[in-house]
Amino acid sequence: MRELMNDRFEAHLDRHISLATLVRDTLGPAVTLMADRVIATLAAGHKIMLCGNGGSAADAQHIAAELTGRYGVPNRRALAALALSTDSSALTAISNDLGFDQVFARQLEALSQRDDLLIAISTSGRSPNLIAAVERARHLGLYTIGLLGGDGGALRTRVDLPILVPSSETPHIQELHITLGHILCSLVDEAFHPDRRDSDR
Ligand SMILES: O=C(CO)[C@@H](O)[C@H](O)[C@H](O)[C@H](O)COP(=O)(O)O
Ligand SMILES: [Zn+2]
Repeated sequence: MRELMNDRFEAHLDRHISLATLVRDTLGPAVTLMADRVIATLAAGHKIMLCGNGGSAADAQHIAAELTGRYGVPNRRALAALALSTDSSALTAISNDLGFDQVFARQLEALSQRDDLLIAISTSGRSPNLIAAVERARHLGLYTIGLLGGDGGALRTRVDLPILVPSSETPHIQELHITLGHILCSLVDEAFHPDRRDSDR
């Protein structure tokens, strides 16, 4: 058991380190674009909406909480962000009445405004409820970013800005997604630091 544990432990972390290195070497420009868009959206008084399934639902609410609450800077102002995967009444009612595919699209229709921004998080890029959400978001005038993995699936060509973690392993893609989420929150914190002026953003 102990040997198996050691193998799993080292093998998992070795794969994580290789993927993190690849991400560091290739995704900087795309993450900069994402941060610029998110900061400009918030600075203009619009909001960030996030959605995903399973572990990516957890990532969506994790990132939203760090924007409304805080990431690192203790005294920056609150920032408008909302995860669409947290309201169990909305999730069950919409799934039951309209179908699970509509669970995020319907909330976007109810809650978003033109020029808000949607971050859709999917390791496969193939989840039908995320494809429907992105299509509805674009129709409603939102800018769309996909935090994706593998070949990006159908979402790759449907979002305005695809960010692809180059792996086909769901858990490892998720580990890098939340790392990119933390980097995003740190750049947003910096942009909204109380010592910075609005004109600097
Ligand atoms: O967290 C994990 C696996 O690590 C799972 O809960 C995973 O998120 C679920 O299977 C999701 O339904 C996968 O959806 P997606 O990433 O393909 O859009
Ligand atoms: Zn997971």
